[in-house]
Amino acid sequence: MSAAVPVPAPPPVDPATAGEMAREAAAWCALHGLVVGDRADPRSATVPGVGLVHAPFSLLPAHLPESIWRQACELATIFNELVDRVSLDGKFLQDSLSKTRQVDDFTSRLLEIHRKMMEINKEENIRLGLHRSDYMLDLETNSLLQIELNTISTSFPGLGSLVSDLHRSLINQYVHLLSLEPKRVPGNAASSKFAEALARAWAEFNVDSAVVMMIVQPEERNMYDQYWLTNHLKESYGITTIRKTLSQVEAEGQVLPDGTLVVDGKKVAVVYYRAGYTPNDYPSEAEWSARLLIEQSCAVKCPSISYHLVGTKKIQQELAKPNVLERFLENKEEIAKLRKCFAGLWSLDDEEIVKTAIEKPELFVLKPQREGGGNNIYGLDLRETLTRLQKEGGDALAAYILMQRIFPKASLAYLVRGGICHEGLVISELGIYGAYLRNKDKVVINEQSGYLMRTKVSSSDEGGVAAGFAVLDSLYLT
Ligand SMILES: N[C@H](CCC(=O)N[C@@H](CS)C(=O)NCCC(=O)O)C(=O)O
Ligand SMILES: [Mg+2]
Repeated sequence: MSAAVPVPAPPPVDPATAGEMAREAAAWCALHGLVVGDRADPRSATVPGVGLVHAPFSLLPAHLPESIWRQACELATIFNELVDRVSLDGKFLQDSLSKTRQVDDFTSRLLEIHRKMMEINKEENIRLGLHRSDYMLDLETNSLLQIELNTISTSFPGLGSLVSDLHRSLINQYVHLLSLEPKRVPGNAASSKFAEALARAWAEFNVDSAVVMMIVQPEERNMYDQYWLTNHLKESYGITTIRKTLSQVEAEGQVLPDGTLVVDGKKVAVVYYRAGYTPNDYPSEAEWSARLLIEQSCAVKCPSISYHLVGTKKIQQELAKPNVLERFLENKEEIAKLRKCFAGLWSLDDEEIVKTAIEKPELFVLKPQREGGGNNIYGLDLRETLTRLQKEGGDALAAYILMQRIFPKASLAYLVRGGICHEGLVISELGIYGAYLRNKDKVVINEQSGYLMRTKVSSSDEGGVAAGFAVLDSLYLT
């Protein structure tokens, strides 16, 4: 029996005032680079500075209890360390993904690169992780539950931190209308902290003429989120970033006998992936050979193939099994803190849970090993897919994991997209960024590096901003 759903309080301003605030806020976005490429302009994903529109945003910050905020922040350094420990256990990664490998070609290709690195005993002395752990606050149990841990191409460190500034500015400007305190919007330094971690990794590589290479998609409407990091690297550290697609790396790259990666004539210190996380990024063998070339080099990979695999949903589900965390972490309190935020996670070998999910599909999410939004399966689709996979039998089930569906509290909010302010019933997802940099046994950085709040209409299953379902939000601590 679910708790009586509380009637959401109306937003603190009337629609007319909200419209006026939205115009001020959209102007603020244009002035501060809180922008994305506009789908309406055919050049917006390929030509910088052309076809921009303000990033979709929530007019006022989402409320979150301060205790939940502190709990989420505290988990960041523990998850950072966990990723690094698990990444070193190649056998655990290969074994855990061995059945998925049989039925999921993309995961199989990643594992093949990982296996080749194990075969040559490839060691990554300098390891850089720029992660985001996503959570929802479950209404029924009032507990913070992890949706997933992203270890590759975590979006919005650049734009997300700007939304906190936007909201603080609006609260100040409309203080007479809103009884809100600007200081309750937590500072958000994701942009500068991620840039600092990239810069520190570059410094550990210790070749002054080397560059940071950002792996990007041929078309990218989220390029300004990426350029914020490029800008910090240049302005604050004098480090040059080059933008290359995987196919350009294949055409222009080589690994010297000493392991140095050279692309377009430039030595590469750090490879920062903002592509390569989805099968769509590997339309031909050229992209796969580029990924392998990069992995074989001594450049710092963010993420390495191992870090990438640790972030798969199958590994998330394996780590949630009893006694598995104990293989990687010693501190009992830290293990307990991680377990406390684990939602229900099952492989489809578990016939009981598959049966329950077919009976009550609304209580579950069916997840393939995919990133980038728009891949998860809900409701009647979930029932049909499970029933079909069961009939097919064999290992087809191993391509998926089942997860408990989390129901956060819905509230009324104003969302602004394309200059238009809409009122909607929304739910939010809190992402906490974590940066981890290690050089052999020296942990150079292990920190919580800001946050991302994404808010979407509660009727929408999927929650991606880039995928067009959610808006960028920030936090108001209550
Ligand atoms: N084009 C790429 C997009 C990269 C991407 O989709 N990243 C995933 C994690 S893998 C992610 O963070 N998704 C949540 C952000 C959202 O809501 O859209 C980029 O930004 O460089
Ligand atoms: Mg993800």
